[in-house]
Amino acid sequence: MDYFQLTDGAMQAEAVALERIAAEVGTPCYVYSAATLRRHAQVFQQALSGLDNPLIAFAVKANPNVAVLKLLGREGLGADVVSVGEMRRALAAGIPANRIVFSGVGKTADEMKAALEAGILQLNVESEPELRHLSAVATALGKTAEIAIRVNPDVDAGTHAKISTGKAENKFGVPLDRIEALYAEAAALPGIRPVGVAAHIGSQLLDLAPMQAAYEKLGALMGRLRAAGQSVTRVDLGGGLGIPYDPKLPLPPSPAEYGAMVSHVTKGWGVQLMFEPGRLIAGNAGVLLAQVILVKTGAAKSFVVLDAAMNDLIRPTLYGVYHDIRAVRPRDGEMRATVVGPVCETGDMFAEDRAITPVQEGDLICLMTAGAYGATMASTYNSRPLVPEVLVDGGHYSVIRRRQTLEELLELDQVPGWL
Ligand SMILES: Cc1ncc(COP(=O)(O)O)c(C=O)c1O
Ligand SMILES: N[C@@H](CCCC[NH3+])C(=O)O
Repeated sequence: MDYFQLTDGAMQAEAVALERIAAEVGTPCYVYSAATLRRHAQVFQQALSGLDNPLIAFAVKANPNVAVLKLLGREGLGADVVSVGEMRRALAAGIPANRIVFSGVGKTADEMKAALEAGILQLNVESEPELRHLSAVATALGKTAEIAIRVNPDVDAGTHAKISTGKAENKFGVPLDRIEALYAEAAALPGIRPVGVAAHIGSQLLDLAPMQAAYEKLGALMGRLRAAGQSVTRVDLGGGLGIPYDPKLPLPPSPAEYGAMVSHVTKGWGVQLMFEPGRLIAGNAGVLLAQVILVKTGAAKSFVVLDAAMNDLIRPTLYGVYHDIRAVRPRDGEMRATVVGPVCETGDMFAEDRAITPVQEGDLICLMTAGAYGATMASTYNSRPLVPEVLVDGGHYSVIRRRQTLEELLELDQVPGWL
């Protein structure tokens, strides 16, 4: 899992590319590396190559840009979607419907209908009422929905509380002790064919043990379902494998270690395994390129004010997490700085009192590991237009999402006549 390289020898070329992009596209902008996206997809495929026909469905929420999805679809990946918007993006990118799985705790009837009409592979059902709604929608359409039931295995993934999804108190999935009854109900309902079970216990997991514990629970459950006469042909193991954000910290488990654990735990299951990695594929394939507007000396601290802000990359303030900050052309030495954006919130902060290489007005910097949950979580807070996304491929770059104009931003407001 390489970083999007910025400092090694070959990187001089990439620095030039980033300078050119800044000059021609403007900052802030997201920049993705096509080569890194491809390499991450291939590394994960390689890690699972011992399995029988696994389906790797990229978690579209991590990076829904259609060009990125197209690239990953060409690498053979499917898509894990959680809204009709994400499904439409995956289909627009040419990902075949039979490689798309629809997850989420609150699918609307319209979304179920769209998924069934598109003929996607599977819907992951997360509750009893959802199963009954889906049966009604499918029956009205004269279709049969292939479903997996998402299990809440009550395992602590040991990750940030806001992105932990597999504990009993989380909203996701169905408690383990209710799955057998629900599976039997599904098998008897019109318009529904249960094909398996699913679990996803959280994101940015840095330890394989909780995943292994969840998978072992799924294995035992599968045995009980089969003993009760049910057919189980697919098991969806979700995503969640963590990636390096801070180069000073130990590396997370590698895809190869993850693959070895999965092979060990699922030996003899006799099912098609599905995976939903998001961050692992896209996170370190992208940076947020920004420019230093000014360096300001406060009473207690020095502030580096960027043209990027929390509305462009919300992860640092939302989760209090670390993103590495690197100058495109690093200067010698070190400065301590609090790196902030121009938004009117004290929480609009990318790093607090951090040692970075010295920067001056006009310098270009990269907020690293921004390819996943970056652009996709952006907002227009403070009426800041959404920033562009750029894909570098070989010696070329393409703008794969143009900058939103102020006119477009304002156009959304409908001013009623009475004003
Ligand atoms: C159901 C589901 N699948 C896959 C993912 C992708 O997770 P990650 O990006 O951590 O691989 C998520 C997000 O946590 C999710 O909720
Ligand atoms: N948005 C989160 C990840 C959520 C994963 C979705 N279940 C992040 O930036 O880390």
